[in-house]
Amino acid sequence: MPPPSDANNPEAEAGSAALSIRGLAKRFGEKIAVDGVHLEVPSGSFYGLVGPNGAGKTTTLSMATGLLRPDHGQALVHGVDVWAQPLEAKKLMGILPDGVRLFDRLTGEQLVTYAGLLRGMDRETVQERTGDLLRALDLANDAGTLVVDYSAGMTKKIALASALIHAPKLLVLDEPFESVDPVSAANIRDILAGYVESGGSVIVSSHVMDLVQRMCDHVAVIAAGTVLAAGTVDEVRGDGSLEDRFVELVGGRTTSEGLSWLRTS
Ligand SMILES: Nc1ncnc2c1ncn2[C@@H]1O[C@H](COP(=O)(O)OP(=O)(O)OP(=O)(O)O)[C@@H](O)[C@H]1O
Repeated sequence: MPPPSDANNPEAEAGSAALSIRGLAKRFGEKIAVDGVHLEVPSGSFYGLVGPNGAGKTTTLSMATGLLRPDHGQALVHGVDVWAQPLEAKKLMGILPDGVRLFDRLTGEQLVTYAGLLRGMDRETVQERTGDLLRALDLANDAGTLVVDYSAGMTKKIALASALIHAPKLLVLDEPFESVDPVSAANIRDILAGYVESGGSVIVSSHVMDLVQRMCDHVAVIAAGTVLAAGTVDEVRGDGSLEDRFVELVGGRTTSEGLSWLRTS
């Protein structure tokens, strides 16, 4: 006999999933951006989300984190419905959205402090953790600089610090390495690896296949708003590299024949 369905108890059903995305869909006018995406991010996993430009990664992550209302579907964080119980769900998450609009007239230190206080943390802990995060992300010397004067990579790092301050159970990071220099990227990778080792879960979108292959244990490939493949990195890549598998799944390689005018000699 099949086990009884537990539709009324999402916590039990979501089981060990840190993030459970069930049939999320979003349309912008005529454009179907996300077309019923299902993903299970196991608790304690480092999950990569990859796909070509316009695949629907940001739209999916925005719906899964309570930033963009889905047309259909559901997202559960450790069994808590993001749209039905937003306050409880958001306590469990640290979010680095793409194209972040930060309160950039604050200094870096003020911004991270503000993020901690907003989460209801006591001032002493916030101060301690802010110092730790600024040092770990190599921003200590720029703690007093206004965020509006930060470079793109520094802005990404201060937004990441703001996402980490309350030690969430799940981190949702949309392209955290974009614009970040290689040393800072390696530091961020270490922080995230340590976080996962200690029981946290991460879902990260990226265009860098090599990075995802080395850093993540699970990956999903999405294109045109649907999941093409998902599983452990080894399952998805098979015998080849993740990059080869990505190109095979997604296709779309073009030649530069139509650009003969660009040749200078
Ligand atoms: N606010 C919006 N209004 C209209 N169309 C949108 C909006 N946001 C996203 N789209 C469209 O939805 C599709 C998916 O966009 P999305 O930003 O989710 O892709 P992505 O996978 O994150 O892309 P990239 O890798 O380039 O960041 C694209 O065709 C995009 O043009």
